[in-house]
Amino acid sequence: MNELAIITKNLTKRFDRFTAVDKMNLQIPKGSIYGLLGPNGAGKSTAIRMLCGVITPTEGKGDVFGLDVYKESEKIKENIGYMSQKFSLYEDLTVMENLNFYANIYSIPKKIKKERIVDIINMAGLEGKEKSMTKTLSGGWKQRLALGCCLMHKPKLLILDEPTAAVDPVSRRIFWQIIYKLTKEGITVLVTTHYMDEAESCDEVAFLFGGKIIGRGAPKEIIRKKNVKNLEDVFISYVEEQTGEKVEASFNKIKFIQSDEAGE
Ligand SMILES: Nc1ncnc2c1ncn2[C@@H]1O[C@H](COP(=O)(O)OP(=O)(O)OP(=O)(O)O)[C@@H](O)[C@H]1O
Repeated sequence: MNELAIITKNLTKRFDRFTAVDKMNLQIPKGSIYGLLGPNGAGKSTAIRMLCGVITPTEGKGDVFGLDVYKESEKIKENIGYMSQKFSLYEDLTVMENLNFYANIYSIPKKIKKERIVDIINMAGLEGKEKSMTKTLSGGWKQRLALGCCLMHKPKLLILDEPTAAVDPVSRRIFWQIIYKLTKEGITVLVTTHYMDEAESCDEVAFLFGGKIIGRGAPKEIIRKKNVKNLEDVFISYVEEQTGEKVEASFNKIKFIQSDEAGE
């Protein structure tokens, strides 16, 4: 795992005078699961959009599988499978019809299309569901179908933007087992999540706060180093270090405690 899939150096995005991502440095090894964590508005989606070639950075460098985010964004897109919590599925089509639709979108050649769809059905555990109407599927099945659709073109990088927000715990576990299997086959996964158990499944995480990376590392290692219980506590500790203020524990809504409240 020493080859790098993504390298950024001081990658920055400003919207007018507002800096959404500030000098972001990343080195993401091929075949790893990398988590970008942070509260709402921290800059996660902006960072991902720059890496996908959807928006142009303001400054800094970005390289995805050796492709430059400024000059080769179209080629980068061909190498990416993107899945968000809002699954882009056609509810009035069956599972098979959705898979066929995506195979056509990605221009999978006719002679390998059938085989490719069978592979996806096996990978995502969708056997027996082929004729089901998508709208009748539970959140977990829809999620696996959406995953299958975004892997149709065999991307090298899978981006999961809060993938399991609408899914029950058992389905989340099955989903993550599939993701592990994919990384064993060499795919690199970049994930944003608010779920700490999910974040602890990453090989490495980076915490974004106010557009800046304020801490990073392998989850077990940083929990041990900070001598705390979980990644939420690690995050709070980083925010307190950064701001010099006491924080009330919440990953999604950072609330600073007034100094008199904090007993200082
Ligand atoms: N096109 C834009 N124009 C102006 N400001 C923007 C634009 N896109 C994002 N921002 C701002 O940049 C900041 C970071 O937004 P971003 O969506 O990247 O955060 P996030 O960490 O993904 O949050 P969430 O978890 O809510 O999706 C926010 O303050 C947002 O309002």
